[in-house]
Amino acid sequence: MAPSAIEEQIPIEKPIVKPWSRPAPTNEKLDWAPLVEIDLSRFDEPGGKEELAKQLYDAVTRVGFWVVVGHGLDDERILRQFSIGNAFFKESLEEKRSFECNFAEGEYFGYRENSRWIGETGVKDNIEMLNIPKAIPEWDDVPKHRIVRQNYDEIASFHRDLFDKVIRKLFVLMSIILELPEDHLVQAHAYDRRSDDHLRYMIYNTRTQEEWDKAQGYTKGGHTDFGSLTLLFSQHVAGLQIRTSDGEWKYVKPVEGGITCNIADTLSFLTNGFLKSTIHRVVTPPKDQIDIPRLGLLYFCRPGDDTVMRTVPSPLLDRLGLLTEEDKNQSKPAPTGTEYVRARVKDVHHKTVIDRRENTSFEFKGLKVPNYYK
Ligand SMILES: O=C(O)CCC(=O)C(=O)O
Ligand SMILES: [Fe+2]
Repeated sequence: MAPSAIEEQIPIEKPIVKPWSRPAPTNEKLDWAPLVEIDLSRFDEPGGKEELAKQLYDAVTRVGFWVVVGHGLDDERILRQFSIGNAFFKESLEEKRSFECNFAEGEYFGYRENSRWIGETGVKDNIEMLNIPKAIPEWDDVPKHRIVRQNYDEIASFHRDLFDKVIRKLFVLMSIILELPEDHLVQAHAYDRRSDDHLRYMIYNTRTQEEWDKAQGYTKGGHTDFGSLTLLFSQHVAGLQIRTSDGEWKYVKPVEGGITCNIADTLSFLTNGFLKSTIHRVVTPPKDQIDIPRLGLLYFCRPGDDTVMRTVPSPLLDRLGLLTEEDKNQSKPAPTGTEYVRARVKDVHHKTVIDRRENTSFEFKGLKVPNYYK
């Protein structure tokens, strides 16, 4: 008898995604930042967008951070994403290294290992992350880790829904504030066009108090984000602080069912500093949480290949004197969103030792940001 043409199917072991749940909040009394809550369930009501835009004005122009509620993404789906992230970080180093961020080219998709030294401290960075691009045909060739492959439908629909239910609406509100056509900033960040947007699973692995002290004694890592908008899903390990306009550091409190949002550098460039990219950092967790790994779920929205880093034609910015003649003529040579962001990612991350960089700044084709904040 001829050998069977049907090859024996060897089952590929599927890593089990164990349900992850949020740890208990800290009992410590921390100095929390008062952040406005924007209820997106009101977006489609008559006059709802205009009312929400008014509520958002101070947050986007002065504070830089706010919280979105009523977004319509079920917590069950959010917890599934945290769980997939948690399962990813438990994979073997070999599997995690199967697709690493290509920092030499400023490419942030893939795995970032916690392998860099912090100055001369003898302590290493404790952050690992996995950045997953938008679910669009242009990124079909970007490799996927096996846990991403195995759960891709779920990840892709979460990615898209997050853009549609939250980011798109926030850009509409900001366009209303800027007196631009409602879809202006959505088009500048369109989901179906190439950009380095990514969903991020992130973990701050635990450290001893002594290691935290050494690392934070070297640099507390105050920074602004590189792209346009960052979304941060609630988890309960405290540590994120923002620097207020008075120069004080205040903690960001997780809001039940809320998503913390912040403006980042390219949105500030697109509005000549009108939208405020706020300085923030992550410090040692409180004593009652120091032994809990700090798992994070974030989304980073970037302007894409077609979006040139020139001030948007906003009547409000014009009245405020923030729209230059060069911007109006569209003659000023300027990099695209992707060019800028990749140059920034390369500058910050293409290194084996994290340096302190006091009093230095990053400049690329006329766009400039400080590198270091105390
Ligand atoms: O983990 C956090 O709370 C914020 C992380 C952050 O600032 C960043 O990844 O840019
Ligand atoms: Fe950040």
